Amino acid sequence: MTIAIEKQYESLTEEGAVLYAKELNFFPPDAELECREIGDGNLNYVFYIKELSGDKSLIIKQALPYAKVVGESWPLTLKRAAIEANALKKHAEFAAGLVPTVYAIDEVLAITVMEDLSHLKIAREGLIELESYPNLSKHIGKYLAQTLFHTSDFGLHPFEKKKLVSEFSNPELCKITEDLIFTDPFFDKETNDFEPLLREAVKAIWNNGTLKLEVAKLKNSFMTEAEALLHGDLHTGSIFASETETKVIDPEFAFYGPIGFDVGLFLANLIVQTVTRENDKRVVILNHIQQTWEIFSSEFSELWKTSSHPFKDTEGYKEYILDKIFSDTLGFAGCELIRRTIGLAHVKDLDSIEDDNQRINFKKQTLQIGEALILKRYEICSIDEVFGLLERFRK
Ligand SMILES: Nc1ncnc2c1ncn2[C@@H]1O[C@H](COP(=O)(O)OP(=O)(O)O)[C@@H](O)[C@H]1O
Ligand SMILES: CSC[C@H]1O[C@H](OP(=O)(O)O)[C@H](O)[C@@H]1O
Repeated sequence: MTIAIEKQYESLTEEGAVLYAKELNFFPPDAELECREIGDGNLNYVFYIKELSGDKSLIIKQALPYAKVVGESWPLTLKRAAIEANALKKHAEFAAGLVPTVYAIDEVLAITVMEDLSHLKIAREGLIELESYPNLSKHIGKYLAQTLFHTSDFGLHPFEKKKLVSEFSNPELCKITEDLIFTDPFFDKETNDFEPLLREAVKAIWNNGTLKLEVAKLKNSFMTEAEALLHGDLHTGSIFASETETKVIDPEFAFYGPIGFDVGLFLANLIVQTVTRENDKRVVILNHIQQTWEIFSSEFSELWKTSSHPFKDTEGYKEYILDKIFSDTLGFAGCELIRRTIGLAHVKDLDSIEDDNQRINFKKQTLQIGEALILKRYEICSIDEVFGLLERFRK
């Protein structure tokens, strides 16, 4: 009689991660390995593994059956690990060099083994330290255009696209976004987290029916418009960068949603930097905002020429689509700004400012800018007009 022993999920320790790495045949068989758990995100373990006498290294990322930031009281599907790994692979087909290489996927242990990017820095950290990333917006504009066009109905046969829509169904992670970005910050919910000095500003948001109606419309777009395979959480903490390289990590929130969501989240996180920086250090960020949209829209327009979509040459259709993406982008950016200021998951750019007056002033600005972007998203027609809006709220 043979007894089949099924492999079962267990969370790795650093020792376990080393044993796992040895099985991969990635390192020489006799290599001594060092391992550190370096995860600083809200959800997962990330193990860095390197040979002691040699240069080879890799990353083992493991999903936990709950959200790390809250604990076991917030259970969360392990399937997100495979979604993330498969999204990295799918996006690599169109944006090669802008995402880490996936070496292996283990669905039972919810593990992704991938390229180590430790020679780069998380863009949020670097931007806070005023480091210069001259290629950041060029690369992200390209990443956005390539991944979003090629997974949309403009880049795919409808059968192929709908197959991907079902493969990347990600309801639990979408629910987090639906709650934390589109719902909780606009109501008196216990997940919210804000400083007492912001209470009046926050109450004004909760009582603003016009704003809530527009947020409800944006939430509806997020939940119903399966336009392209999104990264789903494209903030500057999900981007590794150097002067020459850019790599997008962490697409565990990937799903089919509205294109403007990815563009909007990235721009919102740059807008936070325009708020916290002094005048002479802001220009570079404004240029990144301009360049992201310019590269995204021009590369998307170039790709449009290759489309087999029956209405591709119908006058005004491409412009209609790009205008829709632009207004969606502004609205989603507004929601991201508000949730990063008063919701559950904050950003270091704002929270690390020690001076109380300055920090509160900046947070009031991100709330005002967020609200204006949501309400005026159909009136604003260019990035220059976005800059006008940023100036209006600058104190
Ligand atoms: N491929 C990688 N190479 C090097 N470090 C990485 C890599 N992926 C993640 N990390 C490190 O782990 C941290 C958390 O990773 P992330 O994917 O954002 O996790 P989470 O899903 O928990 O947010 C990153 O901020 C980074 O420091
Ligand atoms: C409880 S999840 C909160 C927040 O965390 C995610 O970000 P990350 O995985 O990059 O830390 C995502 O933005 C969620 O909204």
